[in-house]
Amino acid sequence: MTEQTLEKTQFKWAIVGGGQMARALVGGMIKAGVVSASNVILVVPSESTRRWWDENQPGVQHADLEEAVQQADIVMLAVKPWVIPVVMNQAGPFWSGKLVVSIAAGVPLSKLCDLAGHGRVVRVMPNTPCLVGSGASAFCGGDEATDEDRTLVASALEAVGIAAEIDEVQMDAVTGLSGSGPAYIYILIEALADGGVAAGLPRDLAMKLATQTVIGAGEMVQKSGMHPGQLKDAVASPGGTTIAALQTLEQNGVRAAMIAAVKASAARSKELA
Ligand SMILES: NC(=O)C1=CN([C@@H]2O[C@H](COP(=O)(O)OP(=O)(O)OC[C@H]3O[C@@H](n4cnc5c(N)ncnc54)[C@H](OP(=O)(O)O)[C@@H]3O)[C@@H](O)[C@H]2O)C=CC1
Ligand SMILES: O=C(O)[C@@H]1CCC=N1
Repeated sequence: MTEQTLEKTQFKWAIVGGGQMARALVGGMIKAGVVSASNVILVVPSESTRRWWDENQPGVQHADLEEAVQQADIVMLAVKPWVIPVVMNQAGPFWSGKLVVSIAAGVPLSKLCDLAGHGRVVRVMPNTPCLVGSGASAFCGGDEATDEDRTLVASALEAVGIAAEIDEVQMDAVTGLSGSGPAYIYILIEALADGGVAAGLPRDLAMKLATQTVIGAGEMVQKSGMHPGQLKDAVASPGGTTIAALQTLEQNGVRAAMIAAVKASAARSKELA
């Protein structure tokens, strides 16, 4: 572990909300050594969620909101977008001096800064593969977020995947693509496996092949530097099986469906603002 990482592990992070995304992001950060479980102070209302954290991330602390915000250096808001004003108003006097990191979809920096009473805020759109170190995140900083704050958030996100600093106007599009995107790919994997079963494969083998095919294709795009269209052409032999399948996909509007899905999620993100 580098000296810089060691320093980072000394920050106290309050995590407000302990649901799916907090489990993935904070779980990934703990696994990567960006933060130690004992420096995580969790704020969640339900006993069942507290128990989940104790069982899966032993060592995390629990506190009520005001106490957690006061003790923390960095406060990550991982509640639903409409709960953001509730918690930020509730801890009203304690935001001063804290780096606030929000992962809520649709909630703009202007609103977050307004609620915090300062501009030392970073808005992040992560995704759940952060849990396994393969996240795709984007972030943008408020007007009082320092270079050090941005670097700290970027390196926390980079420890669990890739991270890009963007202009806030791009945040809805990022939400539509990589924020919501894992769900599109999960139904694709499920559907591929269903296809395999329909064609006669046992379910577990079909699922294994479908999953590895998606991972392998993604890695090919990432590592070959080739355009996906070129890689697609290399699979489709003239008069062969793949081109027959591709024709069916085009007839069923798969490309249009994917584009529409990303746009629908981005539009919903804009609406949440
Ligand atoms: N899920 C995803 O893939 C992604 C989600 N996000 C964003 O992350 C945020 C959280 O989403 P997600 O994790 O999916 O949602 P979940 O519903 O899984 O988690 C929400 C959490 O908020 C907690 N909570 C509710 N009210 C309060 C409160 N007043 N004080 C403290 N905690 C509270 C809940 O507690 P309890 O468990 O006790 O009920 C729960 O742990 C959202 O803003 C979403 O837009 C961003 C990117 C991807
Ligand atoms: O569905 C949602 O609203 C959240 C934001 C991006 C992914 N999940």
